[in-house]
Amino acid sequence: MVTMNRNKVVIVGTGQVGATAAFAIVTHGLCNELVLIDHVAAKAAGESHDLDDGSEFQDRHVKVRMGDYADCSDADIVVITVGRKPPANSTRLAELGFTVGLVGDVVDHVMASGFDGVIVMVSNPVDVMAWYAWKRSGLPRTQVLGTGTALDTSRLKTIIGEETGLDPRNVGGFVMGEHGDSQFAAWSTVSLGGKPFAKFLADNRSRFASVSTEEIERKTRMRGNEIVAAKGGTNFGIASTVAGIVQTILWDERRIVPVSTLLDGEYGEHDVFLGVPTELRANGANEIVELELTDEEHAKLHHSAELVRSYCEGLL
Ligand SMILES: NC(=O)C1=CN([C@@H]2O[C@H](COP(=O)(O)OP(=O)(O)OC[C@H]3O[C@@H](n4cnc5c(N)ncnc54)[C@H](O)[C@@H]3O)[C@@H](O)[C@H]2O)C=CC1
Ligand SMILES: CC(=O)C(=O)O
Repeated sequence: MVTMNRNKVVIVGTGQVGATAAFAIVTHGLCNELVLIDHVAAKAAGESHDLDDGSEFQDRHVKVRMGDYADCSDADIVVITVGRKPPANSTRLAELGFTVGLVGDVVDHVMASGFDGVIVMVSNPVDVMAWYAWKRSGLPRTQVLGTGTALDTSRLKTIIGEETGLDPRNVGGFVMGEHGDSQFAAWSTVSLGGKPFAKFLADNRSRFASVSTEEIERKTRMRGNEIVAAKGGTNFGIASTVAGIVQTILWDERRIVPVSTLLDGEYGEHDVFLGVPTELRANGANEIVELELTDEEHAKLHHSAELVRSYCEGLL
Protein backbone atom coordinates (compact mmCIF):
# COMPACT_ATOMS: atom_id res chain seq x y z
CA MET A 1 0.00 0.00 0.00
CA VAL A 2 1.29 3.44 -0.87
CA THR A 3 0.63 5.93 1.94
CA MET A 4 0.55 9.64 1.26
CA ASN A 5 1.47 11.72 4.26
CA ARG A 6 0.72 15.19 3.00
CA ASN A 7 -0.64 17.09 5.93
CA LYS A 8 -1.32 20.76 5.66
CA VAL A 9 -1.82 23.45 8.28
CA VAL A 10 -3.14 26.97 7.66
CA ILE A 11 -2.60 29.82 10.12
CA VAL A 12 -4.91 32.83 9.80
CA GLY A 13 -3.41 35.92 11.44
CA THR A 14 0.37 36.30 11.23
CA GLY A 15 0.94 38.75 14.06
CA GLN A 16 3.20 37.92 16.97
CA VAL A 17 1.18 34.83 17.99
CA GLY A 18 0.57 33.48 14.46
CA ALA A 19 4.17 34.02 13.31
CA THR A 20 5.67 32.45 16.43
CA ALA A 21 3.26 29.48 16.21
CA ALA A 22 4.36 29.07 12.59
CA PHE A 23 8.00 29.03 13.71
CA ALA A 24 7.25 26.36 16.34
CA ILE A 25 5.47 24.21 13.73
CA VAL A 26 8.41 24.57 11.32
CA THR A 27 11.11 23.84 13.90
CA HIS A 28 9.24 20.72 15.04
CA GLY A 29 8.68 19.66 11.42
CA LEU A 30 5.02 18.92 12.14
CA CYS A 31 3.54 19.03 8.63
CA ASN A 32 4.46 19.05 4.94
CA GLU A 33 2.89 22.36 4.10
CA LEU A 34 2.21 25.46 6.18
CA VAL A 35 0.15 28.26 4.66
CA LEU A 36 -0.06 31.75 6.17
CA ILE A 37 -2.99 34.12 5.67
CA ASP A 38 -3.29 37.67 6.96
CA HIS A 39 -5.45 40.57 5.82
CA VAL A 40 -2.18 42.45 5.51
CA ALA A 41 -0.90 40.27 2.67
CA ALA A 42 2.62 41.71 2.82
CA LYS A 43 2.91 40.54 6.43
CA ALA A 44 1.97 36.95 5.52
CA ALA A 45 4.35 37.05 2.55
CA GLY A 46 7.24 38.39 4.61
CA GLU A 47 6.75 35.92 7.43
CA SER A 48 6.45 32.95 5.05
CA HIS A 49 9.66 33.81 3.19
CA ASP A 50 11.53 34.47 6.42
CA LEU A 51 10.36 31.12 7.87
CA ASP A 52 11.19 29.17 4.71
CA ASP A 53 14.66 30.70 4.49
CA GLY A 54 15.91 28.54 7.38
CA SER A 55 15.12 25.31 5.48
CA GLU A 56 18.79 24.30 5.21
CA PHE A 57 19.05 24.11 9.00
CA GLN A 58 15.73 22.43 9.91
CA ASP A 59 15.42 18.70 10.60
CA ARG A 60 12.61 18.40 8.11
CA HIS A 61 11.52 20.71 5.33
CA VAL A 62 8.11 22.21 5.97
CA LYS A 63 7.13 24.18 2.86
CA VAL A 64 5.89 27.57 4.08
CA ARG A 65 4.05 29.99 1.80
CA MET A 66 1.53 32.78 1.83
CA GLY A 67 -1.92 31.70 0.71
CA ASP A 68 -5.59 32.54 0.66
CA TYR A 69 -8.80 30.95 1.91
CA ALA A 70 -8.93 28.49 -1.02
CA ASP A 71 -5.99 26.82 0.74
CA CYS A 72 -8.29 25.78 3.57
CA SER A 73 -10.26 23.40 1.31
CA ASP A 74 -7.80 20.52 1.85
CA ALA A 75 -6.18 21.66 5.10
CA ASP A 76 -6.11 19.30 8.08
CA ILE A 77 -6.02 22.13 10.61
CA VAL A 78 -6.77 25.87 10.49
CA VAL A 79 -5.32 27.84 13.42
CA ILE A 80 -7.07 31.19 13.98
CA THR A 81 -5.00 33.90 15.69
CA VAL A 82 -6.60 37.07 14.33
CA GLY A 83 -7.09 39.94 16.75
CA ARG A 84 -4.71 42.45 18.22
CA LYS A 85 -1.93 42.49 20.78
CA PRO A 86 -3.58 42.30 24.21
CA PRO A 87 -3.97 45.80 25.68
CA ALA A 88 -2.27 46.22 29.08
CA ASN A 89 -4.49 46.30 32.20
CA SER A 90 -7.42 44.72 30.36
CA THR A 91 -9.07 41.31 30.37
CA ARG A 92 -9.41 38.71 27.65
CA LEU A 93 -13.21 38.98 27.83
CA ALA A 94 -12.92 42.71 27.13
CA GLU A 95 -11.43 41.80 23.72
CA LEU A 96 -14.74 40.29 22.58
CA GLY A 97 -16.04 43.43 20.85
CA PHE A 98 -12.82 43.79 18.87
CA THR A 99 -12.39 40.12 17.95
CA VAL A 100 -15.86 38.77 17.23
CA GLY A 101 -16.33 40.46 13.85
CA LEU A 102 -12.89 39.36 12.66
CA VAL A 103 -13.40 35.76 13.75
CA GLY A 104 -16.90 35.60 12.19
CA ASP A 105 -15.48 36.82 8.89
CA VAL A 106 -12.57 34.37 9.00
CA VAL A 107 -14.80 31.38 9.85
CA ASP A 108 -17.15 32.23 6.96
CA HIS A 109 -14.24 32.36 4.50
CA VAL A 110 -12.73 29.13 5.85
CA MET A 111 -16.05 27.28 5.54
CA ALA A 112 -16.76 28.69 2.06
CA SER A 113 -13.61 26.86 0.89
CA GLY A 114 -15.20 23.50 1.72
CA PHE A 115 -12.96 23.01 4.77
CA ASP A 116 -13.65 19.84 6.75
CA GLY A 117 -10.69 19.69 9.13
CA VAL A 118 -10.12 20.92 12.68
CA ILE A 119 -10.26 24.58 13.71
CA VAL A 120 -7.89 25.49 16.56
CA MET A 121 -9.01 28.83 17.99
CA VAL A 122 -6.43 31.03 19.70
CA SER A 123 -8.03 34.50 19.45
CA ASN A 124 -9.31 35.88 22.74
CA PRO A 125 -11.61 35.52 24.52
CA VAL A 126 -10.77 32.03 23.36
CA ASP A 127 -13.61 30.07 25.03
CA VAL A 128 -16.25 32.43 23.66
CA MET A 129 -14.58 32.51 20.23
CA ALA A 130 -14.32 28.70 20.04
CA TRP A 131 -18.04 28.36 20.86
CA TYR A 132 -18.87 31.05 18.30
CA ALA A 133 -16.74 29.37 15.60
CA TRP A 134 -18.39 26.03 16.35
CA LYS A 135 -21.89 27.49 16.03
CA ARG A 136 -21.08 29.60 12.99
CA SER A 137 -19.16 26.90 11.10
CA GLY A 138 -21.70 24.10 11.57
CA LEU A 139 -18.78 21.69 12.06
CA PRO A 140 -19.15 18.76 14.48
CA ARG A 141 -18.07 19.57 18.05
CA THR A 142 -14.93 17.44 17.66
CA GLN A 143 -13.68 19.68 14.86
CA VAL A 144 -13.64 23.01 16.71
CA LEU A 145 -11.56 23.56 19.80
CA GLY A 146 -9.78 26.40 21.56
CA THR A 147 -6.38 26.37 23.22
CA GLY A 148 -8.33 26.65 26.49
CA THR A 149 -6.36 26.19 29.70
CA ALA A 150 -3.57 24.22 28.02
CA LEU A 151 -1.26 27.24 28.30
CA ASP A 152 -2.38 27.95 31.88
CA THR A 153 -1.74 24.32 32.81
CA SER A 154 1.75 24.55 31.35
CA ARG A 155 2.24 27.80 33.30
CA LEU A 156 1.12 26.11 36.54
CA LYS A 157 3.65 23.33 36.00
CA THR A 158 6.38 25.83 35.10
CA ILE A 159 5.71 27.86 38.26
CA ILE A 160 5.67 24.75 40.46
CA GLY A 161 9.03 23.95 38.85
CA GLU A 162 10.30 27.44 39.69
CA GLU A 163 9.08 27.23 43.30
CA THR A 164 10.41 23.74 44.00
CA GLY A 165 13.52 23.73 41.80
CA LEU A 166 12.24 20.56 40.10
CA ASP A 167 11.59 19.88 36.43
CA PRO A 168 8.04 21.11 35.56
CA ARG A 169 7.47 17.91 33.62
CA ASN A 170 7.33 16.04 36.95
CA VAL A 171 4.00 17.76 37.60
CA GLY A 172 0.62 16.30 36.65
CA GLY A 173 -2.81 17.91 36.82
CA PHE A 174 -4.84 20.68 35.29
CA VAL A 175 -5.88 24.31 35.34
CA MET A 176 -9.52 24.27 34.27
CA GLY A 177 -12.36 26.58 33.28
CA GLU A 178 -12.08 29.87 31.43
CA HIS A 179 -8.79 30.94 29.85
CA GLY A 180 -9.15 34.12 31.86
CA ASP A 181 -9.55 35.48 35.34
CA SER A 182 -12.07 32.83 36.50
CA GLN A 183 -9.72 29.92 35.75
CA PHE A 184 -8.71 27.73 38.69
CA ALA A 185 -6.03 25.20 39.53
CA ALA A 186 -7.84 21.93 40.22
CA TRP A 187 -5.51 21.11 43.13
CA SER A 188 -7.21 17.77 43.76
CA THR A 189 -5.76 16.68 40.38
CA VAL A 190 -2.24 18.10 40.83
CA SER A 191 0.58 15.70 41.61
CA LEU A 192 4.37 15.83 41.72
CA GLY A 193 6.38 12.70 41.08
CA GLY A 194 3.15 10.72 41.32
CA LYS A 195 2.23 12.04 44.81
CA PRO A 196 -0.73 14.37 45.41
CA PHE A 197 0.86 17.84 45.54
CA ALA A 198 -0.45 18.63 49.05
CA LYS A 199 1.06 15.37 50.35
CA PHE A 200 4.32 16.05 48.52
CA LEU A 201 4.58 19.43 50.29
CA ALA A 202 3.59 17.96 53.67
CA ASP A 203 6.17 15.17 53.35
CA ASN A 204 8.90 17.70 52.47
CA ARG A 205 7.80 20.56 54.73
CA SER A 206 11.27 21.75 55.71
CA ARG A 207 12.56 21.77 52.12
CA PHE A 208 9.54 23.57 50.67
CA ALA A 209 8.43 25.68 53.67
CA SER A 210 7.98 28.80 51.52
CA VAL A 211 5.89 27.11 48.81
CA SER A 212 2.24 28.18 48.89
CA THR A 213 -0.48 26.78 46.63
CA GLU A 214 -2.43 30.08 46.85
CA GLU A 215 0.62 31.95 45.61
CA ILE A 216 1.29 29.45 42.80
CA GLU A 217 -2.32 29.73 41.65
CA ARG A 218 -2.21 33.55 41.77
CA LYS A 219 1.03 33.63 39.77
CA THR A 220 -0.44 31.23 37.21
CA ARG A 221 -3.54 33.40 36.76
CA MET A 222 -1.49 36.60 36.49
CA ARG A 223 1.36 35.27 34.34
CA GLY A 224 -0.16 36.29 31.00
CA ASN A 225 -0.98 39.81 32.25
CA GLU A 226 2.53 40.24 33.63
CA ILE A 227 4.12 39.22 30.32
CA VAL A 228 1.76 41.56 28.44
CA ALA A 229 2.76 44.43 30.75
CA ALA A 230 6.44 43.58 30.32
CA LYS A 231 6.65 43.09 26.54
CA GLY A 232 3.32 44.00 24.95
CA GLY A 233 1.88 40.54 24.42
CA THR A 234 2.66 36.86 24.79
CA ASN A 235 3.87 34.64 21.99
CA PHE A 236 6.34 31.88 22.91
CA GLY A 237 4.20 30.04 25.49
CA ILE A 238 1.13 30.06 23.27
CA ALA A 239 3.20 29.09 20.22
CA SER A 240 4.52 26.00 22.02
CA THR A 241 0.96 25.22 23.11
CA VAL A 242 -0.39 25.53 19.56
CA ALA A 243 2.43 23.37 18.19
CA GLY A 244 1.73 20.73 20.86
CA ILE A 245 -1.97 20.66 19.99
CA VAL A 246 -1.26 20.55 16.24
CA GLN A 247 1.20 17.68 16.72
CA THR A 248 -1.23 15.71 18.88
CA ILE A 249 -3.96 16.02 16.25
CA LEU A 250 -1.85 15.51 13.10
CA TRP A 251 -0.02 12.55 14.57
CA ASP A 252 -3.16 11.09 16.21
CA GLU A 253 -1.27 10.93 19.50
CA ARG A 254 -4.35 10.74 21.73
CA ARG A 255 -2.82 12.95 24.40
CA ILE A 256 -5.17 14.37 27.01
CA VAL A 257 -4.92 18.16 26.89
CA PRO A 258 -7.15 20.77 28.62
CA VAL A 259 -8.35 22.38 25.40
CA SER A 260 -11.52 24.43 25.26
CA THR A 261 -14.25 22.10 24.08
CA LEU A 262 -18.04 21.83 24.16
CA LEU A 263 -19.50 20.67 27.46
CA ASP A 264 -22.67 18.77 26.65
CA GLY A 265 -23.65 17.41 30.05
CA GLU A 266 -20.10 16.78 31.29
CA TYR A 267 -19.55 18.37 34.70
CA GLY A 268 -23.28 19.23 34.63
CA GLU A 269 -22.74 22.01 32.05
CA HIS A 270 -24.32 22.56 28.64
CA ASP A 271 -23.69 24.72 25.58
CA VAL A 272 -20.42 26.21 26.75
CA PHE A 273 -16.76 25.80 25.76
CA LEU A 274 -14.29 25.56 28.66
CA GLY A 275 -10.83 24.20 29.29
CA VAL A 276 -11.23 20.60 30.49
CA PRO A 277 -9.00 17.55 29.98
CA THR A 278 -9.88 16.17 26.56
CA GLU A 279 -8.53 13.34 24.45
CA LEU A 280 -7.16 14.73 21.19
CA ARG A 281 -7.14 12.51 18.13
CA ALA A 282 -6.77 13.01 14.38
CA ASN A 283 -10.40 14.17 14.20
CA GLY A 284 -9.93 16.75 17.00
CA ALA A 285 -11.45 16.91 20.48
CA ASN A 286 -12.93 13.59 21.60
CA GLU A 287 -13.83 12.29 25.05
CA ILE A 288 -13.73 14.69 27.97
CA VAL A 289 -12.19 13.26 31.11
CA GLU A 290 -14.66 13.83 33.93
CA LEU A 291 -12.47 14.23 36.98
CA GLU A 292 -13.75 13.83 40.52
CA LEU A 293 -13.49 17.49 41.47
CA THR A 294 -14.09 18.70 45.01
CA ASP A 295 -17.31 20.66 45.63
CA GLU A 296 -15.28 23.88 45.71
CA GLU A 297 -13.60 23.11 42.37
CA HIS A 298 -16.93 22.16 40.87
CA ALA A 299 -18.37 25.51 41.98
CA LYS A 300 -15.42 27.31 40.34
CA LEU A 301 -15.99 25.45 37.07
CA HIS A 302 -19.67 26.36 37.21
CA HIS A 303 -18.75 30.00 37.81
CA SER A 304 -16.52 29.96 34.69
CA ALA A 305 -19.34 28.33 32.71
CA GLU A 306 -21.89 30.98 33.75
CA LEU A 307 -19.45 33.77 32.92
CA VAL A 308 -18.45 32.44 29.48
CA ARG A 309 -22.09 31.63 28.59
CA SER A 310 -23.11 35.18 29.51
CA TYR A 311 -20.59 36.53 26.96
CA CYS A 312 -21.87 34.14 24.27
CA GLU A 313 -25.44 35.38 24.66
CA GLY A 314 -26.63 37.42 21.71
CA LEU A 315 -23.60 36.74 19.50
CA LEU A 316 -25.46 34.67 16.89
N1 LIG B 1 -5.47 31.67 23.67
C1 LIG B 1 -4.36 32.11 24.21
O1 LIG B 1 -3.83 31.50 25.16
C2 LIG B 1 -3.72 33.35 23.68
C3 LIG B 1 -4.43 34.15 22.82
N2 LIG B 1 -3.87 35.29 22.30
C4 LIG B 1 -4.70 36.08 21.40
O2 LIG B 1 -4.23 35.95 20.06
C5 LIG B 1 -4.69 37.06 19.30
C6 LIG B 1 -3.56 37.64 18.48
O3 LIG B 1 -2.62 38.26 19.30
P1 LIG B 1 -1.26 38.88 18.68
O4 LIG B 1 -0.70 37.96 17.67
O5 LIG B 1 -0.44 39.30 19.82
O6 LIG B 1 -1.82 40.17 17.91
P2 LIG B 1 -1.15 40.89 16.66
O7 LIG B 1 -1.77 42.24 16.58
O8 LIG B 1 0.34 40.79 16.75
O9 LIG B 1 -1.59 40.02 15.41
C7 LIG B 1 -2.90 39.93 14.96
C8 LIG B 1 -2.82 39.64 13.47
O10 LIG B 1 -4.14 39.38 12.99
C9 LIG B 1 -4.24 39.97 11.71
N3 LIG B 1 -5.66 40.15 11.40
C10 LIG B 1 -6.55 40.96 12.01
N4 LIG B 1 -7.76 40.83 11.43
C11 LIG B 1 -7.63 39.90 10.45
C12 LIG B 1 -8.53 39.33 9.51
N5 LIG B 1 -9.82 39.67 9.47
N6 LIG B 1 -8.05 38.43 8.64
C13 LIG B 1 -6.76 38.05 8.67
N7 LIG B 1 -5.86 38.56 9.54
C14 LIG B 1 -6.29 39.47 10.41
C15 LIG B 1 -3.47 41.27 11.84
O11 LIG B 1 -3.11 41.82 10.55
C16 LIG B 1 -2.27 40.81 12.64
O12 LIG B 1 -1.21 40.37 11.80
C17 LIG B 1 -5.31 38.03 20.32
O13 LIG B 1 -6.71 37.84 20.34
C18 LIG B 1 -4.69 37.58 21.63
O14 LIG B 1 -5.45 37.95 22.75
C19 LIG B 1 -2.59 35.66 22.60
C20 LIG B 1 -1.83 34.89 23.44
C21 LIG B 1 -2.35 33.69 24.09
C1 LIG C 1 -2.64 36.74 26.16
C2 LIG C 1 -3.10 35.49 26.75
O1 LIG C 1 -4.24 35.11 26.67
C3 LIG C 1 -2.14 34.70 27.49
O2 LIG C 1 -0.93 34.78 27.25
O3 LIG C 1 -2.58 33.95 28.38
